[in-house]
Amino acid sequence: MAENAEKKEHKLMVLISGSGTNLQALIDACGTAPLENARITHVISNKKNAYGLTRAQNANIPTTYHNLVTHGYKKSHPDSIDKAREAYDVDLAKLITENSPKPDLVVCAGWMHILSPKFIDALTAANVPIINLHPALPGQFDGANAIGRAWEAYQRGEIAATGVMIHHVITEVDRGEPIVVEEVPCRDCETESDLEERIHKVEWRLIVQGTAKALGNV
Ligand SMILES: Nc1nc2c(c(=O)[nH]1)N[C@@H](CN(C=O)c1ccc(C(=O)N[C@@H](CCC(=O)O)C(=O)O)cc1)CN2
Ligand SMILES: NCC(=O)N[C@@H]1O[C@H](COP(=O)([O-])[O-])[C@@H](O)[C@H]1O
Repeated sequence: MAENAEKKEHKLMVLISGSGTNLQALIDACGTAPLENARITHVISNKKNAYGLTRAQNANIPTTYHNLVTHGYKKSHPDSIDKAREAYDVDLAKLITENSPKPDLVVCAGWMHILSPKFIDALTAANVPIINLHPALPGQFDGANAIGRAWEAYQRGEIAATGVMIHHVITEVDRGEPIVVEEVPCRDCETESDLEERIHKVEWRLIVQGTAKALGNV
């Protein structure tokens, strides 16, 4: 206990858009090695009905819903979706950097919004690193629906395996330096949802490992 007490607390902010099973893996892992000194201080979702918000509330973690449309960004910039997205991202960055406590790390855990350079520059200036969970191998199936595209590529005989990675977030989507990577071999006569289920189980482990590694715990 004395040793833990000496270690600095690591504050995590988690961005989600969906069911939050990876958020739940982080919630369950905080307080024990390798996240013995980590605490999730805030969860932000861009989807109002994201069950991950319920998971956070059940764990007494403050939550914020921040949406491009319902919060008027598109209405304020009717002629430019890029300007609307930038304004949204500027406010998202403020939500993260100007609310106390400022996090030590932002974890994108199923966060389905492409972050603009304005957001990334703001967090870099505030010295808050960002990592992301992506269900593919580095340089393979960047972007959304990576699992579905991997399953289809296997059916076409183009790949033998897919995987999961946790990577640093840069402007170029899913091209940041990998932190932890695990291959998931594809299987014959397996449905897409079977592959998805196997991948999710790897994600729930890697999101903990990758977060710990990004914090310098391992
Ligand atoms: N600048 C970056 N932003 C994000 C990264 C990144 O590496 N750099 N990682 C993604 C997460 N992600 C894949 O891991 C991802 C999420 C969403 C999309 C996408 O096409 N989003 C669409 C909206 C889709 C939807 O609402 O269903 C969009 O933003 O227009 C691509 C990749 C997080 N952001
Ligand atoms: N490009 C990122 C991406 O596609 N992420 C996907 O979103 C899911 C979120 O699940 P969750 O909300 O249950 O954690 C994850 O399973 C992951 O495959």
